[in-house]
Amino acid sequence: MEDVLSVAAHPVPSAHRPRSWPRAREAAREFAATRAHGGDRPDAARVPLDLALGAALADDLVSPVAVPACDSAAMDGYAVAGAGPWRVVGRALAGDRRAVPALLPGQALEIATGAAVPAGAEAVLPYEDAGRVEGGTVIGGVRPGRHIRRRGEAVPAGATVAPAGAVVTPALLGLAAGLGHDTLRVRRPRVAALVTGDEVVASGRPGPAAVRDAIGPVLPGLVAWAGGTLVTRRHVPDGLDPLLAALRAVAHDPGTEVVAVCGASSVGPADHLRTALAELGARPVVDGVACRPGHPQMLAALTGGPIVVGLPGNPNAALVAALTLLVPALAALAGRADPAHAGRRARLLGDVAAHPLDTRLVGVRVHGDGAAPVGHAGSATLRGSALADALAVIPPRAEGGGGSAHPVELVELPR
Ligand SMILES: Nc1nc2c(c(=O)[nH]1)N[C@H]1C(S)=C(S)[C@@H](COP(=O)(O)OP(=O)(O)OC[C@H]3O[C@@H](n4cnc5c(N)ncnc54)[C@H](O)[C@@H]3O)O[C@H]1N2
Ligand code: MOO
Repeated sequence: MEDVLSVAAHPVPSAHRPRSWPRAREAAREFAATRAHGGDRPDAARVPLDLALGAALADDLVSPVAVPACDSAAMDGYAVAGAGPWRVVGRALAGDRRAVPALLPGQALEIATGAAVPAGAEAVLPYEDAGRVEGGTVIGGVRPGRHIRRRGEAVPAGATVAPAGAVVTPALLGLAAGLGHDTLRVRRPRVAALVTGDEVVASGRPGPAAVRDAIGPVLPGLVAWAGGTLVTRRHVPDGLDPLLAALRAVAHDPGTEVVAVCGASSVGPADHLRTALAELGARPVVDGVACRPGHPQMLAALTGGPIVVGLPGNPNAALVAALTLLVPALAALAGRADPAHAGRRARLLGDVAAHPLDTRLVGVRVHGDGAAPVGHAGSATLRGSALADALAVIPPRAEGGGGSAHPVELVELPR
């Protein structure tokens, strides 16, 4: 805590107009996208499949092989050549490496799903459709080509099966493995968090002089959901020098692409973020956003260093700011879609007063095409957001926000 009796003047912000909320999140995304395409960012990492889950593909996923690798049976039954009845000449199972001689007209090969279909076979006759005749002969009706998976039918060799930027889901991992990949090159931007404030403690019950850190615990999951990875979370005491030292230290790690600073974003005597960034020569990109909560949030870039996102100290304001600036920036760096702004809309099922000039973001539960406000939308508590499915975007009154006549945009919450 700084000496309450020292009344040294601290910088009072100039009366600048904050960005509108929609413009702010676009600016964050656009700025990060220009970095994503710049040449001097950390390399994407090549990782074993198990470690790629949730990351974004750095390259198009291309198949080095044809799948299936050869014409193969899609059903258990008989591969048949020519018109029936067919004499059964042998049996083939999936994975058989023995060379199977070509079938001659009137011959059949008992075959398992996935086994290679021999040359000469025109179709596979499933067991269910086959009649057995004495002396190892089968009969039945077939159409040419039926129940044969042709080589490369699912995936031709050289085909692109997923674009760079696709999120590695469990299904995508299975697809990649099925094509013979053991590793993938993925992007997962590294994020460092600096949690400021002498009063902020990392464990135990809060009291009159201690505030339990409620933002730090939000960040690992939120960052991972946006496609990044939180690599450090450091507590920084109040004061310009500790903040400068902490920013210099994280900026020194060339792998860190984003720094989230929690607190110190406002104009109080212990709020040094803007001064520190000015001292480091950072370029401001977004300096304040016309939204409630979250208006002191900011995004700046250190020359040759990471993007710095300033999250207000009030926890719900920090969450809103993270969804406005941090998530769009991270998603752009990862080259993937922004999970917070998916374009979902709903009709408000209750009255929410619009702010005269700022966009409001309020927690809602979504039922079908309706969204019911959950309350507790203030900046100092996560009580509303913790119970909400999404945040409803209430445009400023000056822009017609506040009625329930029109569906409103929803911002997704990290899960
Ligand atoms: N004169 C003005 N004062 C304030 C303004 C303003 O425009 N003019 N804006 C208010 C708004 S809005 C917000 S939000 C806060 C932002 O404050 P800071 O980012 O500078 O954060 P602090 O001052 O450090 O803390 C504010 C509040 O939040 C608590 N806090 C801080 N960190 C955490 C944490 N990790 N977990 C839980 N709670 C935290 C802190 O104890 C304070 O109570 O500024 C307003 N003031
Ligand atoms: O960012 Mo503050 O939380 O708008 O009240």
